[in-house]
Parts: sequence; structure tokens; C-alpha cells
Amino acid sequence: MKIPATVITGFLGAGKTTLIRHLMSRAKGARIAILINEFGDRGVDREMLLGCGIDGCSDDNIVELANGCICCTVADEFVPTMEKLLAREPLPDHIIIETSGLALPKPLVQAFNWPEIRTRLTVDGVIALIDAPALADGRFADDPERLQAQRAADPALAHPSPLVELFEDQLACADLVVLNKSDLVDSPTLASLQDDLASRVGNGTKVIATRQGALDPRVALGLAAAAEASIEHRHCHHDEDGEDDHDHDEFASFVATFGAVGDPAEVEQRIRIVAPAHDVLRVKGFLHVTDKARRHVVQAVGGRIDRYYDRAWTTGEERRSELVVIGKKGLDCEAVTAVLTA
Ligand SMILES: Nc1nc2c(ncn2[C@@H]2O[C@H](COP(=O)(O)OP(=O)(O)OP(=O)(O)O)[C@@H](O)[C@H]2O)c(=O)[nH]1
Repeated sequence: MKIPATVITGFLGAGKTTLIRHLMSRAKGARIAILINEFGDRGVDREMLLGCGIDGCSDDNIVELANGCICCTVADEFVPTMEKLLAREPLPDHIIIETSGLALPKPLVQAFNWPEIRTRLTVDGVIALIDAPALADGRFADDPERLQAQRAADPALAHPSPLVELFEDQLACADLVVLNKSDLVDSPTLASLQDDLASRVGNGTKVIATRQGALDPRVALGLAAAAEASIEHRHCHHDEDGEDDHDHDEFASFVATFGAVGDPAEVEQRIRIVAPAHDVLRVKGFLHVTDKARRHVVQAVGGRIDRYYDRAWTTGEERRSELVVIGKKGLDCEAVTAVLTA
């Protein structure tokens, strides 16, 4: 029998790690291996899962694919990593793959047809996680006037924005669409987003609203879609692009590293100032707070910032503050770092 793999897509900060955490907390002893690919190479998501203390979220079970975006490193990184997982004893019962928020799902799913792995693995399903408040704010919709003006100027060049393309490609490849952060929109908005999404996806694809990624593992990990068999027929923007035209080239990331902070609320305040000024899409990482035994997690998505203490610093671990910052191409790393570390 083939080992099922679930691919989780969704834009930066939609709640992919939160969903995995939820699924792991209900894994009931199943051996689940997690493969994480991040944009920004600091392994924050892996650290976040390791810090959550849930059974199964352990060093052995979480593999990080750090050298580039999963959809571009299929041959060099992804397939060999899967082969290593398939050489494990005992074998995993299920593999969950968290793609970076900027990954194109299609090349990844296509990789499951490679001879090295096709007889042993199947894509149980591709889950597209959607950030409900971001969708409601129109962050994944084009400005019709802009697009029309571009089309008028040059029809051949009038592409949707990279954010819109990614969103549409992630929807096109999905076997299940999860509208997450339902607590952050009102009921009529949620219902209308759900209807809108349902009308955009294929007939067999369900749209489920969730809060904190609270999805039943029997649903999330039991789609039995064998997505690799039908992936060729799922039409993506990327199909039209040349090999060199990857959407994540439109984004940039860097890590701001600094020492102890006296008050994490001050860092939050700095993020609130710098993020809108520089069109920052995502900030995540850990702070070393003076005199505190625990690390302080910082998570910023759009205008929302969550902070909390997670695990204690371990002996021998270097205590420092590190924030991964992701924005659009041309992000002024020096200016943003200067504010964050002021
Ligand atoms: N209010 C609210 N916050 C949520 C929900 N789900 C996730 N979050 C928060 O959203 C932030 C981002 O969540 P993650 O799970 O890290 O998102 P992600 O998709 O893994 O992020 P990237 O890997 O950076 O793309 C965190 O602060 C979460 O606590 C939800 O349903 N409601």
C-alpha cells in the first residue's frame, strides 16, 4: 500500500503550521512525518512545532527542506528527502508537507509521479488554506482598474499580481479548501467568502471554514484524492510561464538578529510602524526577553500581531532575538532592520 502524503498550501501566515499542530495533537499515536519548506531559511515553523510540546512534534519527525523553494528544488532536494523518509524503519503512516507560503503546488504534486517515489507514495490530498480576513480585505484580488489599464497598454503583459496568481494556483490544485481564521470575520462575510470560493473551485472540492486550523484529521488526512494522477489537468498560471518566471522571485526575505529586549510590547510597536511603511507581509520569530527563562514568539500577519512565551531556552542554546521578515521584491532590509532593532 502506498503511504499517503498531504500537501498543505496557503499564503504566508494563513495558518498552515497551526493546522499541522492541531492535526498532530489528534494523531492518536499515528506515525506522522512532517516536511517543512520555508521562505526565509531560519526554520521558524519547525522551531514553532518543536516548541509546542505535542507528542509527535519531535526532532525525529520534522524534516526541514531549507535550501530554496520546494517547487524549484524538486529534483535536488524534495525527491531525495522523500526517499530518505521511505528508508525509515518503521515507515511513517502519513507524511504532511507544509509548503512555503509562496510555493507553487503543481510542480510539487507532479514530483510524486517521479519513478523514485511513485510506487510508494500517493498524494492523499492538497489542502489550500485561505486567510479569511485577508481574502475579505481583497488582498488576493486584483485592482480591476490597474489590470484594465495594463491590458489596454499591452495585452500580452497584463498579468495578475503575484499574490493573485499564487492564490489562484493554490485554489486550482486544491482537493480541500479551508477558510481559516473564521473568528476574524463576521458571519455574513464568512458565508459570502465561502460561497465565492465554492463557485471558483471544482465540483468535488469542499470549502470548510475553520478557526485555528481545527480540522478533523479524518477529513484532512483522509481525502484519498490521489492528486498526482490528475494534477496535469489542473490549470495554473504557472503553466503559461517560462521556467524562470517563478512567482516567489517577486518576494524577498531577510532575518533581523539582535540581542535581549526589555519589553516585547516595544518590538510589537516597532513592527506596527515598520510593516505598513515597507509593505511587509510577514514577520515571525523569537525574542530573547531580558531575565525571562522562556523564548517569546512573535507572529505578524498583515496588521495582526500575536505574541506569547513558548518553551524555555535550553542550556547551551544561544539566547538572541531573531525575526524573519518577508515582503515584496526590493524590500529595504536595512531600513526595516534599523527600526526593528532601534
Ligand atoms: N485569530 C486567529 N489567528 C490564527 C488562526 N489560525 C492561525 N492564526 C494565527 O496566525 C498566525 C500565523 O499562523 P501560522 O500557522 O504560523 O501560519 P503559516 O501559514 O504557517 O505561516 P507561514 O509558514 O509563515 O506562511 C499565528 O499567529 C497564528 O496563531 C485563526 O483561526 N484565528
